[in-house]
Amino acid sequence: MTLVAGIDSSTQSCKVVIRDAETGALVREGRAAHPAGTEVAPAAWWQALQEAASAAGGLADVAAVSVAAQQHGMVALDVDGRVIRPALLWNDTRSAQAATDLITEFGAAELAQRTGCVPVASFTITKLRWLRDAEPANAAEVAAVALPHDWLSWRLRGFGPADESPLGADLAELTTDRSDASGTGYWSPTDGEYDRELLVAALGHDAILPRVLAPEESAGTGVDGGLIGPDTVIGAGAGDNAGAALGLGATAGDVVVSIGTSGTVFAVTPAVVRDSSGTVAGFASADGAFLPLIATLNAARILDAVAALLGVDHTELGRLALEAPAGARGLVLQPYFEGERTPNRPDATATLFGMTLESTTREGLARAAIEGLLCGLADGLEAVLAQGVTAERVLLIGGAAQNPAVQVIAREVFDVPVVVPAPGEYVADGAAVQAAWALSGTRPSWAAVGAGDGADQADAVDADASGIAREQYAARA
Ligand SMILES: Nc1ncnc2c1ncn2[C@@H]1O[C@H](COP(=O)(O)OP(=O)(O)O)[C@@H](O)[C@H]1O
Ligand SMILES: O=C(CO)[C@@H](O)[C@H](O)COP(=O)(O)O
Repeated sequence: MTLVAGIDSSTQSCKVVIRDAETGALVREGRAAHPAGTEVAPAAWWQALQEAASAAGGLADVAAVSVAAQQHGMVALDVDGRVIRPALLWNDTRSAQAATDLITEFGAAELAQRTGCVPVASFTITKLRWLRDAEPANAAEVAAVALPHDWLSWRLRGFGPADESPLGADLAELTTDRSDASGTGYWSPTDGEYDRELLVAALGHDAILPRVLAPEESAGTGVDGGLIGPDTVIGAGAGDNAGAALGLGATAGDVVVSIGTSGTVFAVTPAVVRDSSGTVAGFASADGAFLPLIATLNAARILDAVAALLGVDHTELGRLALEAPAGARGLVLQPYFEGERTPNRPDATATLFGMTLESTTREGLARAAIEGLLCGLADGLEAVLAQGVTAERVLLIGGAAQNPAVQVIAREVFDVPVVVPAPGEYVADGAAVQAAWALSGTRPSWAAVGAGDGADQADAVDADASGIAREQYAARA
């Protein structure tokens, strides 16, 4: 049996799946936690990747591996391949003013035309502008800029600082893929080239950028003495959302809603989307097409926070929520705990509206938390559909999607049929698909995603429930 490995280095953890290259059957898996925070030393990702790989039984017997990872993170490298400062992550909002400045300098429509995106604090380009203005000495040292998956793939191939790696710091060997490049804010999804004028405008000088690989292209192999050997092929890698689309086998009519650390709504489309309002990002997919996407800064951690406040676990939070009626008797949580990206309100904080003696109960707060989470994503779904995307079904994934209450309330809130795939790590699965593709040259046709336990929830929706939560949420916008 030929084995391939898929890695998902996401915000809160690193997940590794090892699958049969022929059938896609899951053979082994492992995971390891990442540090909390919106800036993280990439060494922590590398350590977690090694721990997750070890927990999955190691990578010595896999023929190919590919890395998907959280998008946008700014990995700034000096001429010796050393990380200059901890990476600012997609959910760090300190570069919000930098985003505003870049929009003022170039214009939203121009930036959308050139890169498919209007910059927000999440995007790499704004972090580079922040670095230029806030840490000029560090900015001056930047020889290369990589994304999380780029840097991890480079390390897997045996590159890195001379005293940490067998092949040393060859920055020209950095690689990325279309999907992750499209999240930088200085790459064009139409001509597939970097827009170096924008990079220089942000950082203040040019820098080495990873070579952009085609979806099926290999980044190279491992190395003697490395975590993977010289016979193991490494795929191009991907941004995590593009990886999930690949892992799900998302096709026309599918819209993916992912509820992890970020909340995202995205689809695979044949043409690039350019939204000069900045709400929908015109990303590229991991299979040669495009991936219009909205993202929220607040998602699963809304439920983590409210569960902690109530002193319950996720299961009890869900049970409480389903004890309250749709609309939570008027209680509305606007869940902007970390600021918010969609809508673009980086300085916002969370607000609880409609507190009365009747509505302010444990059940009501649990229900308002889930409704607030899902109403924000339903607004994002509307924005994606307004770009011409067709939705025949929503595929609901991510850690919080496994909560039965989230599944039930999603069917109340979304105006599109909701399918809950069987629990799984679809980002890592997409990376495994890509690894098998790089190994054989042919995209594997593993079994398409099946409906999971949530499939039987479809008839649980109270037909009268669907509008009240969204009406109340919209009234508080
Ligand atoms: N049953 C559940 N109900 C609600 N939230 C959950 C549940 N299981 C996991 N989570 C939350 O999902 C998040 C992890 O989801 P995941 O998709 O792995 O995140 P990421 O990929 O962003 O690291 C955590 O915040 C975790 O607390
Ligand atoms: O910023 C985005 C997409 O633009 C986020 O989706 C990040 O890619 C983080 O992903 P998760 O850790 O939540 O999976």
